[in-house]
Amino acid sequence: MGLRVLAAMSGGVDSAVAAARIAEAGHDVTGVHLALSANPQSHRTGARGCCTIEDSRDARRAADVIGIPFYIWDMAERFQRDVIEDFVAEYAAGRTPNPCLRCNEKIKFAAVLDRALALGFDAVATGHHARLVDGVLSRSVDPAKDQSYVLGVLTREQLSHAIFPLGDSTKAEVREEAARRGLTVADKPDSHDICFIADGDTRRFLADRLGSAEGPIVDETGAVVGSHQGAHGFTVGQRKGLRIDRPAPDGRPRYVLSIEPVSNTITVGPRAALEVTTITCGAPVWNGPRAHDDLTVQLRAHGEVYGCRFEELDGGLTVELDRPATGVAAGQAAVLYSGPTVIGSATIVSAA
Ligand SMILES: Nc1ncnc2c1ncn2[C@@H]1O[C@H](COP(=O)(O)OP(=O)(O)OP(=O)(O)O)[C@@H](O)[C@H]1O
Repeated sequence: MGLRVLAAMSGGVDSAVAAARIAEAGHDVTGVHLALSANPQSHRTGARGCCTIEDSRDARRAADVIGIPFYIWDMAERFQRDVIEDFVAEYAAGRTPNPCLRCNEKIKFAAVLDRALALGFDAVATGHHARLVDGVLSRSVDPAKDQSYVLGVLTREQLSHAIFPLGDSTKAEVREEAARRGLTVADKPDSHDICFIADGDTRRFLADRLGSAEGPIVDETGAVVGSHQGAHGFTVGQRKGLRIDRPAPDGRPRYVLSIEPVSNTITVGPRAALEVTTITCGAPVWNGPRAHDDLTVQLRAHGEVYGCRFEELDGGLTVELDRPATGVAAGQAAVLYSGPTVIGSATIVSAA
C-alpha cells in the first residue's frame, strides 16, 4: 500500500515534479504551499523572492495538473522566529548563518513534519536535489544542484520521514519532465540564495534591522586601518566593501579575518592569513553510517570539499583538513561525507 505523503510545493519546478513523481508511484499525495512571508505582496520585486501570491498560485496550478488536493499553510510566524530572527541574531553575534539549512531543520522537517505526522501523513516530500536511500542521505547525481549540504543537519528521525524524489535526476531532466507533464512552471527561474531577501542585498537587510554603528577595521597588529558601519555587514573571507584608509605596505588586498561583535571590530589581513586546517565545531548530529573511509567535509553551501579526519572532543567535534581552506566562517555547518554519503554535521565555532 502507498504512503500518505505531504508534498511541500514552493511553486517552483523542482517541487512540482517531485510531487508528480510521488503521486505517479502510487502514493496518496497532498500538496502544501507554505506561506512564509508576513506580507507576500511586498516581495514582488521582479527577482523571485519568497512565497509571493504568484508562487502560491503556481503551486496550486501544479497540484491541479497532477490531480492532488492542495492547501496553503501559514507558517509565517514560525519562519519569522526560527529563520529570519535567527539569521539576524547570528550576524549580530559575528557569525555567518545559512538560513536554508535552518529552514530545513526548523520549518520543513520540524514544524511542517510535526503537523503532517499529527494529521496522519507518513512523510514529507520536497524537491531538494539529494538522494535518500533507506534513510541515508547522499549527494544528488547533479553535482551543480546537489543540496545534501543544507539537509545535512537533519537528524535520523527527521530523515526517516523525508522523501527526495529528484536525487537521481539532473536539473535539466527535471525541467524537461516538467514541460512534458504540462507543469506550467517549467521555465521559472531557480530561486535565488536567500528567499526572504528578494533584492539580494543582505547588507542592507541587516542594516535595516540592526542599525549602523561605526567601528574600527584593524590589521593583525591591532593598528587601525579603516572604519566600517556595522560588523554585521561582513563575513570571514570577504574582500569587497571594506573601507580601508591605510593600504597594506605590500599593496596586497586584505580580507576579513575575524569579526568581534562586542567591540564592533573587524580584523583584516592578507589572504594567506585566512588559511585554516583545524575546524572546531559544536555538538555533532550523526545521521548516517559510522563510515570512516573516503572522508570529506564541506564547509559552506556549494563550497569546496576537503579530505579530512575528525575527532569528538568534550561534546564537540574537531575536523582536521588535509589542505588549507579559506573563508571558513563560524555559524556555517561542517557537513561530513563518506564518499557521496552524509554521515553527520556540526556547526562551525572557530577555525585555525
Ligand atoms: N514556500 C514553500 N512552500 C512549500 N514548500 C517549499 C516552499 N519553499 C521551499 N519549499 C520546498 O523546499 C524545497 C527546496 O527549496 P528551494 O528553495 O531550495 O527550492 P528550489 O530548489 O528552487 O526548488 P523549487 O523549484 O521547487 O522551488 C522545494 O523543492 C520545496 O519542496
